[in-house]
Amino acid sequence: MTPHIRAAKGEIAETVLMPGDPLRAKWAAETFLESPRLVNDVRGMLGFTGMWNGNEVTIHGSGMGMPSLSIYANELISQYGAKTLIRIGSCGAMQKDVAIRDVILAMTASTISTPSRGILRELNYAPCADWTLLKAAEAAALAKASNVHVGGIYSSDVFYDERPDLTEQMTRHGVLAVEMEAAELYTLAARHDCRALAVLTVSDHLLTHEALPSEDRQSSFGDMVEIALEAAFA
Ligand SMILES: O=P(O)(O)O[C@H]1O[C@H](CO)[C@@H](O)[C@H]1O
Ligand SMILES: O=c1cc[nH]c(=O)[nH]1
Repeated sequence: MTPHIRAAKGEIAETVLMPGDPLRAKWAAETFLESPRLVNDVRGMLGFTGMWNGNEVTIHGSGMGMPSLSIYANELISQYGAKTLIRIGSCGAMQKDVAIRDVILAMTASTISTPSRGILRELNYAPCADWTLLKAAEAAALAKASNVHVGGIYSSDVFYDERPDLTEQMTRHGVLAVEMEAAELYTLAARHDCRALAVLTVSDHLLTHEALPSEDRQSSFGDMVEIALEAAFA
């Protein structure tokens, strides 16, 4: 047990999928895992462990934003021995050729600030995905004919951003989308010799202002879950 996870040792798998939304964790576990069992509900943050194709998997919410993800990822890695952590999240597109429901595999995650800033200080560290996971996820996405984009994303501390000038510069520099957790996940994984990847589905578009309803963000992103599972065990 940790302050935020009530699972006993051995109840968390080495492979953990992490959606921001705890109800997406429940939906994904009930939809894709065999015999999913609840292993955490402290503070309403749900975690389930079950089997996928003979492999043990945990699907555990991260909450929204890097400080929240950092708590769960740190505890999953250092107290439960998680080795492969794949974020399955929604994101807002920043490029014209990226559409709603497209899948994005985040090769890198730019950021202004993360919970690791205090350690990294003046270093403009470049958080990046694990190459083996990224390669396998791309192959899985292409086999599904998912409309997939591989490239850089932006991990923001705020959902309601008031820096249109910064968004403009990111669009200009090819950043595909914005979300709120990947940069810290990649940084923690590097620090602890783990593998990490963010597989994202576009839920809204910063240029066209299209947006999916909240129910779709909770439980309609099946391709991204399957891509993450296939990549984890490729
Ligand atoms: O859909 P999830 O995984 O929560 O991810 C995105 O959605 C939340 C904001 O609505 C942030 O957590 C952002 O990263
Ligand atoms: O962080 C996020 C997630 C989805 N859409 C956004 O615009 N931002």
